Amino acid sequence: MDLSIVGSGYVGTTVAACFADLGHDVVNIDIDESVVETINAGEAPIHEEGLSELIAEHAGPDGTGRLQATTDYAAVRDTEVTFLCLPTPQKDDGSIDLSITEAGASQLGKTLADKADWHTVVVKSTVVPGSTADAITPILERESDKRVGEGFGVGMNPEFLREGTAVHDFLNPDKVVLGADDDRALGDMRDVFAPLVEGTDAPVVETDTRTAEMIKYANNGFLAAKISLINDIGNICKEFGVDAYEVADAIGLDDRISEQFLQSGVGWGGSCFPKDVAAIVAAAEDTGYDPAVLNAVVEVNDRQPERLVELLAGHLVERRESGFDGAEIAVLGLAFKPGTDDMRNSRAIPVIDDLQERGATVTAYDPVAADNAPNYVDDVTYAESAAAALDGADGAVVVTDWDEFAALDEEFDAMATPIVVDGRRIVERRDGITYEGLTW
Ligand SMILES: NC(=O)c1ccc[n+]([C@@H]2O[C@H](COP(=O)([O-])OP(=O)(O)OC[C@H]3O[C@@H](n4cnc5c(N)ncnc54)[C@H](O)[C@@H]3O)[C@@H](O)[C@H]2O)c1
Ligand SMILES: O=c1ccn([C@@H]2O[C@H](COP(=O)(O)OP(=O)(O)O[C@H]3O[C@H](CO)[C@@H](O)[C@H](O)[C@H]3O)[C@@H](O)[C@H]2O)c(=O)[nH]1
Repeated sequence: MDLSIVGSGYVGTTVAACFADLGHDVVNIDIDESVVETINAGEAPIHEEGLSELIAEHAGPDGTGRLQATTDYAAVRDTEVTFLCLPTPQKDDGSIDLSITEAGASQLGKTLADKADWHTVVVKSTVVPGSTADAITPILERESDKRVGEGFGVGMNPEFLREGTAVHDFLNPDKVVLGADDDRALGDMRDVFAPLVEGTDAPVVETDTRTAEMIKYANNGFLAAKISLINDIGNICKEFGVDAYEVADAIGLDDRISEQFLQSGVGWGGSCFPKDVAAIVAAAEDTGYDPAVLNAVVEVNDRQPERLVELLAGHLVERRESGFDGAEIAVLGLAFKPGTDDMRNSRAIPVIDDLQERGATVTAYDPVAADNAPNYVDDVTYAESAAAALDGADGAVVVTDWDEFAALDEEFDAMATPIVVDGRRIVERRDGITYEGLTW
C-alpha cells in the first residue's frame, strides 16, 4: 500500500522505516528540512537500534527505495492512508496540548481537498479520549470540505513502542489496537497492518476511536504506576535494610504481578509517561473525577531524584566538611533510559539541578546523550568516558542503566572520595568504594 507518515520523530521515523520494511511504499513528511535530508541521504535522524540499517536499506539518495521523505504535504495525495505521528506535549497545567497535531491535521485537510479518491487518516499520536472525533476530525472536514465517512475515514491506532527498542517493539508488538468509527477506515487499517499481524500473530484489538485513545493512557498509567509502586515499596525496603530487588524477584514470580517493570530506583522519565500521566489526570479532573492513585504515582516519582541526592549528601558530609559546597560530582548517565539519546524528562535533570543548587559542580558522562544534554541542563562538564568523569570526583551518582556501567571497577579508584550512589542497580558493589543503592 502507499502510506504517508506525518511527523518524522521517534515514532514517525520508526513507523515509516518499519512499514517500508514490511513492503509498503512510504513517504515521511516533516517540517524539519534537516530530518528530511537525513532520511533521504539514507541515514537515521535519531539514535534507535536497528533504525539506521532499515533506513539505509529502504531510503537513499537515488530515490528508488520504498521510503522517501519530504517537507511537502502534497505527497499525501499519492498515498491511501496517512498516519499522524505528531507531538502531543503538555501545557503548563499538565493538560494535553493538541495544537501541533491540530496544525498538522489542518495542513493534511487542505491537501485532501484536492484528492478525488477516498483517504484514511489514522491518528497515531497519544491523544486524550474524544480528541480524534471531536478535535481532529472536524479540522479535517473543515479544511478538506469533505465529510468523514464519505470523502475520507478516520482511525486511531495508539503506539506502544519503547525508545531504545523502538524497531524491535514495532515489529514484535504485544498487541495492535485499531480504533475506528467507520468500517471503511477500519478496513484500510487492517490492510496496512496485515503484513505485521500475519508475520507475528499479534492479537488485534478492534474498537472505536475513543476507546483506542483510552487504552493508550491506561497502558502508560498502569506501567508508570507499577514503577512508582515498586519505588514506594523499595523506599520502605531501604528503611528496613531489605533489598528491594530480592523482593521484586520473588513477587515477579507471581504471574499476576510479572517480573517486568519492577526495577526500582530513581524513577520514570521520558517523553511519554510524565506527559501522558499528567494529561489523563488533567482530563479526568476536567470531568470532575479525582484520580487519586495516578496523582500518588506522580508524587512518588517526583521524590526519587531528591532521595538519591540525599543519600549522597549523607555520605559526603562524613568525608568533606563543606559537604556539597565545591564538591565535584560525577553523574553517570543522562538519557532517560539506556539505548536512546532522548533526555526529555530524564531523571538526570532534577538530579543535576539539585546537585548544583547544593553547590556541587557536575561532570557527566553518557555514551550517546551528551550532545543533546545542553538543551536540558546548564553548567555541566561533559566527560568522554565514565572513567574520565570519575577521575578526581568527590562522589558519583548513577542515573541511567547503560550496560557499560556494570563493567566499571578500577575506574572508581581514581575518585577523590569513592562514594557511589546507584539509582539504577547497575554498578557492582565492590571493596574500596562506599556503595549505596537507592532502594537496596
Ligand atoms: N516517543 C515515543 O516513544 C512514543 C511512543 C508511543 C507514542 N508516542 C506518541 O507519538 C507522538 C509523537 O511522538 P514523538 O516522540 O515521535 O515526537 P517527536 O517530537 O520525536 O517528533 C515529532 C516530529 O514532528 C515534526 N512536526 C512538527 N510539526 C509538524 C507538522 N505540522 N507537520 C509535519 N511534521 C511536523 C517535528 O519536526 C518532529 O520531527 C506523541 O503523541 C507521543 O506521545 C511516542
Ligand atoms: O522497571 C522499570 C522500567 C522502566 N523504568 C523507567 O521508566 C521510564 C520509561 O521506560 P520505558 O517504558 O522502557 O521507555 P519509554 O520509551 O518511555 O516507553 C513507554 O512510553 C512509550 C510512549 O508512550 C510507550 O509506547 C511504551 O509502551 C512505554 O513503555 C524510563 O525512565 C525507565 O528508566 C524504571 O524506572 N523501572
